[in-house]
This record gives sequence, C-alpha cells and structure tokens, in this order.
Amino acid sequence: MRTDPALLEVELSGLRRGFVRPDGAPVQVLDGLDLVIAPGEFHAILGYSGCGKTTLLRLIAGLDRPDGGRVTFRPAPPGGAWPRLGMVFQEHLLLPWASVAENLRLALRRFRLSRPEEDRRIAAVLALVGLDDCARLRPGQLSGGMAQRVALARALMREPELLLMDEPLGALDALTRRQMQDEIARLRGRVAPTTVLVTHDFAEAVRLADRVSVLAGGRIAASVLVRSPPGGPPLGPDVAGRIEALVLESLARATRGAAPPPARTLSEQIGEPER
Ligand SMILES: Nc1ncnc2c1ncn2[C@@H]1O[C@H](COP(=O)(O)OP(=O)(O)OP(=O)(O)O)[C@@H](O)[C@H]1O
Repeated sequence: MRTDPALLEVELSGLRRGFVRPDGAPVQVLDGLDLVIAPGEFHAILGYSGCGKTTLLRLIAGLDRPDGGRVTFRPAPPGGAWPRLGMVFQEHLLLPWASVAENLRLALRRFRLSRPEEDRRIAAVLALVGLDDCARLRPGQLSGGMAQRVALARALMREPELLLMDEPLGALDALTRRQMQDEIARLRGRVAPTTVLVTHDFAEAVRLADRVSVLAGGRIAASVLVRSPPGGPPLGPDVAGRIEALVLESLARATRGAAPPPARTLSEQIGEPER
C-alpha cells in the first residue's frame, strides 16, 4: 500500500441520500453507505443502472449534500475546504467555440496563474495525453476519443488531489473505449491521484482499478481488491477472469440481498499468493 502522505484518503461513513420521485414516492438511494478509498487508490464503483453511483460521486465531489453521514478527507484540506478535484463525465462538455487550448485555459481561471505558466501547463498536459498537435483545434474537429482525452487533460490541469470519473468512456464505441482504457492505464503510471471511477462495465473496472466496490441496495455490497499495491502490474487474463467472476457473483448476491463479507487481500479472494 502506498503511504505517500500527500495522497488523499476518502472516508464515507453512514452516507444517506434520498429523493422524492415526480409521483411523490420517496426513494432512498444511499442508505448508510460506508467505504474507505485508500490514498492513491484507483477505486471503481460498479452497479446496475439507477443504483446511485452518480449520486455517490456527487456527494464525494461536494456537488450535493447527504441527508445523513459524512465525507471525510485525510489529510483534511485547510480551512474546511474541499480538496482540489478533477472531474470527467460521459459527455466531454468542452465549449464548442473555443480551441482545445482555450478550453484547458478556462480550467485554470480560478488559479490566477501567469499566462506563461498557463501555457506551460497546457503544453505539458496535452503532451501527457498525446495531443500535442491539437491545441488549436476546436472540439468539433476532434474524434470522440480525442475529445474525451481533452476532457481528461482538462481534469488533470488542476493537478487534482482527487480525480472523479463518471462513465467517462460510456459514449465511445467499443474499440475506442478499449484504446482509452489503455490510455488511462498508461497515464496512471505517470499521474496517480486518488481516483474514483463509476462504470457499468465490470471488465473495464477490473482492467483499470486497484479495488472494485459493488453498490447495491444503497450500500457497498462487496469490495474486491484487484491490485496490491495500488498501481501494480496488470493482471494476467486468468486472474482477471476470476476477479471478474467474483465481482459478478457479488453483484448477484447483493441483488438477492445476501452480501458476502468483504475479503481483505487478493490471496483471500482468489486463493493465490499476493504479489
Ligand atoms: N435530483 C434527483 N431527484 C429525484 N430523483 C433523483 C435525483 N437524482 C437521482 N435521483 C434518482 O436516484 C436514483 C439513482 O440515480 P443515479 O443517477 O445516482 O444512479 P446511477 O447508478 O448513476 O444510474 P446510471 O448508471 O443509469 O447513470 C434514480 O432512481 C434517480 O432517478
């Protein structure tokens, strides 16, 4: 486990959030959810459509408030502030009339940096996502995969302590999606803030994450360790397959209301010596 004190830990304790449907019926989306996201961990949240993944991400981002429970960051940001966030959504949300570079510059607006420092950061982050030549293009001139790379670059511009991604590859075709998974895995070798990825796709979750948590019935029904330590080498297809099966089984059990106790180590989960 990485112990860099600069990396952020996120603890969610007893989180509750409910809504009232248009027909007046109450819906309790999160119902006493507990979860610890370890410092520097890439944590995937997996669950069926409508189970509350986006609701959870919005609470972690501070875009919404829980009805009960709390979100705690360690180390605590000074003055009770929220940590520096980077967010990526299914849609790239780039401004169509602005160039790639200007879209990235807008992400820095609040930081009041000098123009040369902004230019330096824009060039560095475009190089990081492999789009050095695209600074002057507009979003309409980019492919879907390129636009999502710019969205990722924009999230990284702020040098986030916490990177939150809500189905970032959900709008891409299968081949581009696979390419972008490789791209995210490559980036992870160079930039590694604590990361939460929300996805429907369990193969993607297992491919990218250090830990996969299954959200069902308003709580974390199972939490499966995939890589130990975080950011470790990719799994062989055999181990990945067994972990995918474990995640699916957890999801099926949770749907039946029978949650397994959370296993702690890779070896406990799949019966292999930990690497
Ligand atoms: N502001 C709101 N008002 C009323 N209901 C809401 C609100 N936000 C979310 N919900 C409801 O809460 C439930 C969970 O929504 P949420 O978007 O968190 O699910 P999700 O797991 O992210 O779904 P998907 O995978 O389809 O994006 C849904 O039934 C949704 O209709």
